[in-house]
Amino acid sequence: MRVLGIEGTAWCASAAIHDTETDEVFIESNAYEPDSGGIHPREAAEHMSEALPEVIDTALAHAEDDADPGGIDAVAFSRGPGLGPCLRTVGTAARAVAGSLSVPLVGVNHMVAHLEIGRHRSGFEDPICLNASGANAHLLGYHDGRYRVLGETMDTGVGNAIDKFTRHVGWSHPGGPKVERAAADGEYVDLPYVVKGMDFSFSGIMSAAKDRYDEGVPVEDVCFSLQEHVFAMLTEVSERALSLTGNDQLVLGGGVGQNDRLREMLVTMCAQRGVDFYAPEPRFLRDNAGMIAVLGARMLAAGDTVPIAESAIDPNYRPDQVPVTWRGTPAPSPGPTDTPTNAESNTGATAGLTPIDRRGAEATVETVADDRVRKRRVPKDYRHPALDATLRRTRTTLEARLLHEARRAGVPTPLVHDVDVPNATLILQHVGTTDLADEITPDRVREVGAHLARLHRAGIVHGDPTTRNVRVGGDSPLLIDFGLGYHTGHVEDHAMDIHILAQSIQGTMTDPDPFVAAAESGYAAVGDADVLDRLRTIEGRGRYR
Ligand SMILES: C[C@@H](O)[C@H](NC(=O)OP(=O)(O)OC[C@H]1O[C@@H](n2cnc3c(N)ncnc32)[C@H](O)[C@@H]1O)C(=O)O
Ligand SMILES: Nc1ncnc2c1ncn2[C@@H]1O[C@H](COP(=O)(O)OP(=O)(O)OP(=O)(O)O)[C@@H](O)[C@H]1O
Ligand SMILES: [Fe+2]
Repeated sequence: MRVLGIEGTAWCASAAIHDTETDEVFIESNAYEPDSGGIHPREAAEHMSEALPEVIDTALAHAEDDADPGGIDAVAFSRGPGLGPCLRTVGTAARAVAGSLSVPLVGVNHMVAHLEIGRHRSGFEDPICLNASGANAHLLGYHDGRYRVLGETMDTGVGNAIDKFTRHVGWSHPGGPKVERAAADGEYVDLPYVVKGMDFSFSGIMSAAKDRYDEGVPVEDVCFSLQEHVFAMLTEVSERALSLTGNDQLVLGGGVGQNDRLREMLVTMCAQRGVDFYAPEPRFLRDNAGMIAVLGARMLAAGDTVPIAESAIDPNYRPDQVPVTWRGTPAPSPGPTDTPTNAESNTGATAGLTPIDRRGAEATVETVADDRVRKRRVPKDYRHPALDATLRRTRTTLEARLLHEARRAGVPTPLVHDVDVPNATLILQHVGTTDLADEITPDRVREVGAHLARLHRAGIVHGDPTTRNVRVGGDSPLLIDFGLGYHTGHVEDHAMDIHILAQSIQGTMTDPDPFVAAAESGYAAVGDADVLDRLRTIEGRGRYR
């Protein structure tokens, strides 16, 4: 089977032929390079109109040259997300070619294509995907017929954030490769570091980077530190997603994935965690029609074609909207990687308390006495040592303080018996019998919603209230792991806490709605209505900018 793929969501006019017999992927691309500034939607669309016919002709000619000339079985095209004027040009071209060859049309989600190309090339069964592209940044995991968004940028895409900084210093588009080159001669300076559960944001770090540059910090140092912070954030949230879902494979997608330092960090994190990692070669990372043709072929084989009359493009097409028709019955979930490993060999637990020996995303937690656990934030080899030391120290201090303050606000948490900041270690009361994720009920989630509202009333956010950061088995669920918490009275920060809880439920459960509704009703019973209103705004934000 041979599929013609057509791509043109923003800057790259591209056509490809995927031959499923040989697995060969022929790609022909023509990049739009703005004279000044960033991508102008109108100019980009003009580029598509000019360049697409040529790249499509070249791809079709390649198919003609083959042993079996002319045999194209379908035309797959990027249906979204992307710039509307560009997508319309791509859609028109795809319909015209499909019509003239009398073959079916396949409408491909560009973001899912960035993920599936890594899955296809690696042969991984069920990976988490970090997509690090220009207009997007998110973590996807497959669950029950859909790709779920486990975490994503709360403002701009990662490439666009970097490109905005390079525009500020007067460098031409695209900025990512220039930052990578300049970083080779740079030294570390402190910048903001913002992760919220598995979500993250770039606006603070980007304005700080511009300020440092304006203050006279050498541009090489700013570039080096930008990479160290931004890519450590992406690596950290990837590890959090692996820990939450229990998956043991990670693939990378998107144009920023061409960056050596990002790939190095992901390789190091996965090796330290014992997880398989795969990054496709650069021609499949940056925008390209090869990934559209490859996913198009899988969709075609599943009968997932679209009639011309229904083939409208969608500039805001989210990956979690796509019914995943081409994956068979999912492999049984491997189970969380942080389940006890040597429970039996551990002694000293009192009746009712199972000894613990776990590795979360950040820390190891082990039973050290009848009713005590030691939580140690282990050094992360992927992070710059200065950033690593700062994060482990500040999170340990914050966690100890906020656990205490939360309890005073009426929210059950473990007692803190000892704090050793230089070693990033806490001795905590052993609480609960299992994580909420393992024994989730709507009633328990409702109580967690109410606990979050109590925290917020006391001016605290948890920062990472996933279903693995709640312990159950006693009277009321207990909140643990306050390392990403902080003091704030902002409605937006409070709404983010509920968003993170909801995302962890939606990312891992087959029928999440009753649980999410329970979380909100628990919150509503104690907290401010404003917060739930803001939650709707957060959920409704189109983040493809
Ligand atoms: C919707 C679609 O149009 C969009 N595509 C896109 O953003 O192009 P992509 O090829 O995936 O990524 C381009 C980005 O990738 C960055 N980039 C390229 N090489 C880089 C490098 N060596 N280091 C860092 N960033 C790099 C560029 O600066 C640019 O921001 C997307 O996937 O979000
Ligand atoms: N006080 C405690 N009592 C009982 N179990 C605990 C306690 N603290 C942690 N655990 C167990 O250890 C696991 C990891 O702990 P924790 O979430 O604090 O670490 P982490 O590395 O920050 O995790 P992540 O960042 O992945 O959420 C928890 O999911 C829980 O099962
Ligand atoms: Fe892309």
